[in-house]
Amino acid sequence: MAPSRRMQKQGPPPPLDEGLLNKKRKLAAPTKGSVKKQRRSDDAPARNGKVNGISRPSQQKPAKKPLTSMRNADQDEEDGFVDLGGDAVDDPDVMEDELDGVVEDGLDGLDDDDETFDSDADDFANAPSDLEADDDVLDDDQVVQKGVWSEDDDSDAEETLTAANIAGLSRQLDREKAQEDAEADAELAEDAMQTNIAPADLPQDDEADGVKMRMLAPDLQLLRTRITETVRVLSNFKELHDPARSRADYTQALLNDISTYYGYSPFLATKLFSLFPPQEALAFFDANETPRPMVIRTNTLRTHRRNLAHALINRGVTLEPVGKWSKVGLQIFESQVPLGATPEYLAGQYILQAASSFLPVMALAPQEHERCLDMAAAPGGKTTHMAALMRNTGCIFANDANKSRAKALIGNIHRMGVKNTIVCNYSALEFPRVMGGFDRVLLDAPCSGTGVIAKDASVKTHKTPEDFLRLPHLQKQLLLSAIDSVDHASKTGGYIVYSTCSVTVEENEQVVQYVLNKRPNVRLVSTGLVFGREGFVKYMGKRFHPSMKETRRFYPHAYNVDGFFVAKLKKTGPTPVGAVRAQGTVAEKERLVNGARTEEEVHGMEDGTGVEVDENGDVVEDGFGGWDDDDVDAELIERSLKKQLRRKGIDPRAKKEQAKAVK
Ligand SMILES: C[S@@+](CC[C@H](N)C(=O)[O-])C[C@H]1O[C@@H](n2cnc3c(N)ncnc32)[C@H](O)[C@@H]1O
Repeated sequence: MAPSRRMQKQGPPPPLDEGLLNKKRKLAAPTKGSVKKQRRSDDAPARNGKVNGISRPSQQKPAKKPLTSMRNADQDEEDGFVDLGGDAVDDPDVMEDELDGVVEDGLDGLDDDDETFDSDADDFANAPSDLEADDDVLDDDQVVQKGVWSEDDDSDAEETLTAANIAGLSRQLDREKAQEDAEADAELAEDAMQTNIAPADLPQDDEADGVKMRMLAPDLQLLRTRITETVRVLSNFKELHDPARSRADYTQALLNDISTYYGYSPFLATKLFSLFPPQEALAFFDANETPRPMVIRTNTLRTHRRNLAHALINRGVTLEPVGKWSKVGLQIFESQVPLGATPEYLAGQYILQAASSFLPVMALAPQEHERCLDMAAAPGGKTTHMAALMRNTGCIFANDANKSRAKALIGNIHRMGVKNTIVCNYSALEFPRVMGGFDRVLLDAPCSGTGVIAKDASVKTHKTPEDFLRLPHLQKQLLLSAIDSVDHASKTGGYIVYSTCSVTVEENEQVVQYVLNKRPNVRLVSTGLVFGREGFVKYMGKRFHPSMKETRRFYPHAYNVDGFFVAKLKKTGPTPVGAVRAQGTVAEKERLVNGARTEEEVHGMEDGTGVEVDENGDVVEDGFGGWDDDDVDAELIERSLKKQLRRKGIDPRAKKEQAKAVK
């Protein structure tokens, strides 16, 4: 067979390691112990002569065929089977499209697997002694067989069975079955009561009940069924709903179930649910339960994607281009080597980077010889991408408020041969006072991380209503700083890209709308990205500028990428006099410059800004989040700081007096 086009380009992959195949065959050989084990589990329900509660009229000697087929399914794990590319073979696109050479090996491998299993079957067939020697297993069965009927039994017994006997026996079996069915139903009902699934129509706010329910393990299967059913009703409410229940009832019950089933706080489940129609919300929550594909970005300062793919394939990596939309991404399906330690990685030929992280830089489209700013740059995935697009010309200022993360940024810059970048460590709120006049600015903002729940499940329970007030506030101030740092008269640029790995409206459209209101000298322009959903122009009764549809939303369930938001702004005129000021309070800046300290703060960080609280000190949730009025900010921040002190057990008034005394 002539080699395919791709194979000619990339060269054939290495031959499959025969040693591994032999090992596999060897491992696949049945052992007495494993046979014993499986026989036991297979026959366990039949020991009393019953399967599924029904007496078996004919307990024959164990058939060999089912044993071997069961072995095929389970034995791999028990015997430590090595899967030689089975996953890749499962995906015909992978094999046929990119890795023609590997396909053949992979398929050969699969054939071998089949043969292995067949030969196992033969081994089984030829090893009755193994089974018969297994006294533990067979003795019981033999007893059972004698106790009921067996083809091997003396035929005298059968002859004595008259038609009447058979009818009587049959009636008895029916009675037994009916009784067992009734018992099984009762057991099921009791199990359901022992879960924390409240009947859909029961109120859940009784505290004692709530605590009791939370202490019991959820019956996930039952929950799933009920979620699916409720979504079905909500999708065709008019026809399917129970007249005694309102849509709000159904929705509330669904939200309770979703937060229990997927493990979200009710608050976050509600927030995320509100972004989609019910059916799609379910797809979103489901997608957050599985990891996104591993992707690497070729560093074009060091190599070409084809050469990199070739090198990695030769190391046993199964990969293919990430999609037509990127010329530098490679999706990894399987690897025999740790991808963070290959010679190619150490030589800076690639970086492990989620596919959706390419998008903000593609939208920014920095040009050669420009002067660019990456405001929140660590650990440098996007900075190094920018440097590659600029072919190491011009100048990038890569800033991050977190000093220790800035070190990782420096590491990546060195490893990837980036030579046009200066690393700095300011709160980005300090820009443009530190420096301004950039051709392009990227603000990949700290955020709540609701787009990357598959990577960081702690988001499900750790994000509070306060986060969705505090973070948007920081994001708005950062975006104003980004706008003010751009040279509107840039000959080649004058662009700002704002991105987050969050899908909430508060952190995205609402932030953009805020800066559109505050800075009439910017407008939204196309991101130039070839996929992604349009941003919301209205949401929960609020309307955004119609140009908001130029922004792009990326969802895990829609594109199998991390959830992301990208907006591109063009600065059309100078920032109004007096508008530029250092954003935030002194305390806020100090904390920001000290930087994020915990893992959680990778997405969002403690910025020292506050949230709106009522006279009881409780957070005021407007259901939408964010402040649009600078004048109230200082007051809100002050109140929030007081609240934080109170939480730490410090009386804010005492603190004030202490401060006065020190002065
Ligand atoms: C989403 S991460 C950036 C990821 C980075 N762009 C990349 O692609 O590798 C957000 C970053 O913002 C930084 N950060 C948070 N608050 C900041 C602030 N006020 N000024 C500058 N950086 C900040 C955090 O330290 C964190 O590294």
